[in-house]
Amino acid sequence: MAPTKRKRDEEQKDVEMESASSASEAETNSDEGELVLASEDDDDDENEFIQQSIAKRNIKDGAELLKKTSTVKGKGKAKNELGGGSFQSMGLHPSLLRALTLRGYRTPTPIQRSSIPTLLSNPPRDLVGMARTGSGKTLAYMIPLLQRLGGRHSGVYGARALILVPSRELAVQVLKVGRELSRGWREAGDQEHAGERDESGPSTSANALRWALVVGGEGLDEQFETMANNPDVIIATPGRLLHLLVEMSLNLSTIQYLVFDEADRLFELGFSTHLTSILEKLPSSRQTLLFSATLPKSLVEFAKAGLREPKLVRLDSETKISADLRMAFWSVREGEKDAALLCLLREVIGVPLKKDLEQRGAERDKSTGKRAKNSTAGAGAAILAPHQTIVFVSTQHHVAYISALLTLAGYAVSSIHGTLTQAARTSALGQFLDHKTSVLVTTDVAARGIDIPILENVVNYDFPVGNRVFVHRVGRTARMGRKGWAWSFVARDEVPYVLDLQLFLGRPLVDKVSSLTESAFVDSLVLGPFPRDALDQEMEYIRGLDDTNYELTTMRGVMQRGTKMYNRTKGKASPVSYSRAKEFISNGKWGFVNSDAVHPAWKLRSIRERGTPEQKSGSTLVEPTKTRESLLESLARFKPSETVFEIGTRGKTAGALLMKERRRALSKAASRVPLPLVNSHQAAAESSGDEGEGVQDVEMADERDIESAFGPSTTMSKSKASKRTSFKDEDFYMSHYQKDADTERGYSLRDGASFAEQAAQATFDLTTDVGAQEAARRQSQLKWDRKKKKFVKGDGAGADNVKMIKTEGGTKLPVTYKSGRYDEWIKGKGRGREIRIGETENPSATRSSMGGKRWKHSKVSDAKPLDKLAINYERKMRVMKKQAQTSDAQDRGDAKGKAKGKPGKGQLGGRWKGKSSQKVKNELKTVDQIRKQRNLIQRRKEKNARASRKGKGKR
Ligand SMILES: Nc1ncnc2c1ncn2[C@@H]1O[C@H](COP(=O)(O)OP(=O)(O)OP(=O)(O)O)[C@@H](O)[C@H]1O
Repeated sequence: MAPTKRKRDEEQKDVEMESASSASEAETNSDEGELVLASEDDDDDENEFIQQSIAKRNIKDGAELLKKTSTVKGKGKAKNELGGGSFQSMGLHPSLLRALTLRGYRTPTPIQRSSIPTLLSNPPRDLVGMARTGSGKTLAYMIPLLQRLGGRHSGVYGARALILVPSRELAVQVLKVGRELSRGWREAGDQEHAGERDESGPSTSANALRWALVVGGEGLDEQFETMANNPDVIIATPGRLLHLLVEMSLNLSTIQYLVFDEADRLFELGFSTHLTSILEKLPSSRQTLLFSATLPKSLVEFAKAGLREPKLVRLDSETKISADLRMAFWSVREGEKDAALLCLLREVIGVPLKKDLEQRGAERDKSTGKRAKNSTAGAGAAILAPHQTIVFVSTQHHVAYISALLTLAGYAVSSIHGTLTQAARTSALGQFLDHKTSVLVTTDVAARGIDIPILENVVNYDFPVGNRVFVHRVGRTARMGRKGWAWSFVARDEVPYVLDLQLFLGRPLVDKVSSLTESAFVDSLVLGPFPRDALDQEMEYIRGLDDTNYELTTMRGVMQRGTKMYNRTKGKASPVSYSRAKEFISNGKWGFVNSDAVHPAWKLRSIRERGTPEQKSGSTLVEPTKTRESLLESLARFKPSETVFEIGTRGKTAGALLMKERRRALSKAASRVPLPLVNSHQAAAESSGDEGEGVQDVEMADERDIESAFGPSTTMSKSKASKRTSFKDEDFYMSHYQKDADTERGYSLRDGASFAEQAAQATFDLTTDVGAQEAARRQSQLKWDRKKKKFVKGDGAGADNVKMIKTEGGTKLPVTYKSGRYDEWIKGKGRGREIRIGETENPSATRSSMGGKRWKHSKVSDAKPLDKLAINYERKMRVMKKQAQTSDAQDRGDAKGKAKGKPGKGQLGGRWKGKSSQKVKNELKTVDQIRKQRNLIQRRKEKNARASRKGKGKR
């Protein structure tokens, strides 16, 4: 096919793809529909480019640049900042450009460069955007959103944009980014010059874009208020939005711009009920965007989002994780993970203790003469930055135990899990971001999207289930061109997940590195143990803590039981990884005793701290350690020559005699038949003398492994492929396997399992901090399905064809359930009726027109005089007199009460909202009232002498 024709054909494709956009490529290949394949060189360029552009974020410089560009027009503009492919060349509103520059965003990152022009094209185009964690995806959809909405509030009722995110923390973060950028927006023609005005607020608050944050954990009343205030952009988590949709009968038909941030997480089965119900309410003419760092190529899984001819912008699909990320995998026994964590924090990362932080903070305060509010805050980012650590665990019980342990060990700790209140979650994250704490222990609620600019360490205490989760967890570090470390503990049961990850990343799993430099931990997955003595010391330390802190032991017990339940219900690795893991473990490649007995990262730290390897090898301390290690190794390899039947019996019992007989028979058979080579691969390696030379691979993602797992067309390098003596010519052979099958499988929402399995396990894929026991019970429970007329298995959602949602309290309710709280709220506010979409706001009635204050009636006018000729004139006069007397007495009483210092308002006999409290109608009916009402209904029924219609009149 001629290249031009092929290009045309591709342009006509429904889904367009754009891969690899190094700076120059993005400029030249910005034509939609062009399929560009990423080479390794491109990836390097791209990484460099991301780093450079992100490192340029400097707010001070931004303000200066803005001043310069506004005074010296067109002169001295840096190519990337003002030339092609820059924000300036995207036709953005001057206010938006100004906000970007002021906040230090000078050069668009590749994902922004590829997405923004498409999103702003006319007619609007749907888009699916995938780029590595920390590559600037939030701005990639926020900039077009602000441009499309004109950055100003619309006076017509109805929200225009909806951003759906999977977690509350992420929602708050997105809101912050949006608010920052829309601040100070002014119409063209407004006469202020850039840099002249204070950025603290928009030009007029009435015109400022209104944002609504609709997340669980916040009070419903506040959210009713926010929604009634006619927001332009709604940032929401699906559960709470659906709740409001039903409760307020919200009309979302005005939404023009819909964003799914962390789309793959949103579309996992846990949220599907919510999303389907929300999507039903959105207009089909909307522009839909999906963004995430881990998206499969296949859009089938997102078909439910209702995308129309979307453009697929997929960057970094080859690199997956940041090139600045160093990784270390530690083989640890499940029961020793807590000791291993202490060892890691103390010996490898070197996290300062709380008291050290306080001391350093105090020293700093002394030298600067200022006093920080918080004692640890004084230490500041500079001291904490290289040591701040997020620890990811699997359940909320782990969070409780690990936090308690680390606090007892003297660290400043914050913790987050799903069942904490929103206020507690926000405060914990805030403390960590402000460098008041050095360790954040969390479940996967903080795994996605949270931007902590200078975080350097991520610890996977429990190995993540699924490659996507790994990518997101480790994506919290090595952002914005900074270096970062991901430390992962690998228990015996977790080896299959590591082998899955190895195939997904296409990097070898090794136990040695060629050179002890940090970069050696980038290209390979290095697995090794902690030194035994260091672990033993920590175990001893924890035992000491146990003696004085009983609750720690209890918490550990709860955590261990939780782990058991969690393991039973968590997702599975691919079947082939289980068989590989078996072989891997039996070959002694996992465990605390192996050839070298210590992880290279441990040595790396020792070198950093104590000197070069040469200096170290001269030390006399090395010898005893070696002797100890070889002793431990021989102990581990020890196999007793007797069976349990023979121990101590000296061959006299029947069992011992039988064993003797069996052994004799077996040795005869063994001598007749030469034993086959158990592992030909290993034998070949041994005979060729490979072992011990240079880098020794524990387990390579070699051709054979990969083929056995995913077919022949995966991550083989070209040189290897050319050496093959296969009949297949790689250029022409069409495999029935997808080329990047392992990657796609890793990104797939169904990772590692069949659809049915995944469906059964979906609740546990990420939201693992929900009580595992409860969920397991729900899974196995049988429910009667009225329509199918039989018992069905499952947690109730979908049974009887009733869609269920989870409320704040965790109870499941039908999607259509309306509690009536909104109606009550409307009544309480004295609003006549609900707001109707499409109506124009009454400027005098809006909150913002009063500068944010609510307008209240304060005028009091006399009632009309009574008509003397009216029939009930006498009676009315009597009542009025009586009322006047009581209120006079009331006022006197009030004055007395106040004089004595008693508050009169809201009290019995006092005044409430300007009325005598006796006149406030009690909304609760008394027993007599209810009885009276029932009797009345009964009498009416009897009078009519006919049966009531079904359901009516029942109380
Ligand atoms: N054009 C830019 N120039 C400089 N810095 C930028 C630019 N765009 C984004 N950033 C910064 O990069 C950091 C990461 O951005 P963001 O949180 O949007 O990444 P992300 O791709 O959404 O990550 P994740 O997948 O983890 O959610 C932020 O601190 C942001 O301020």
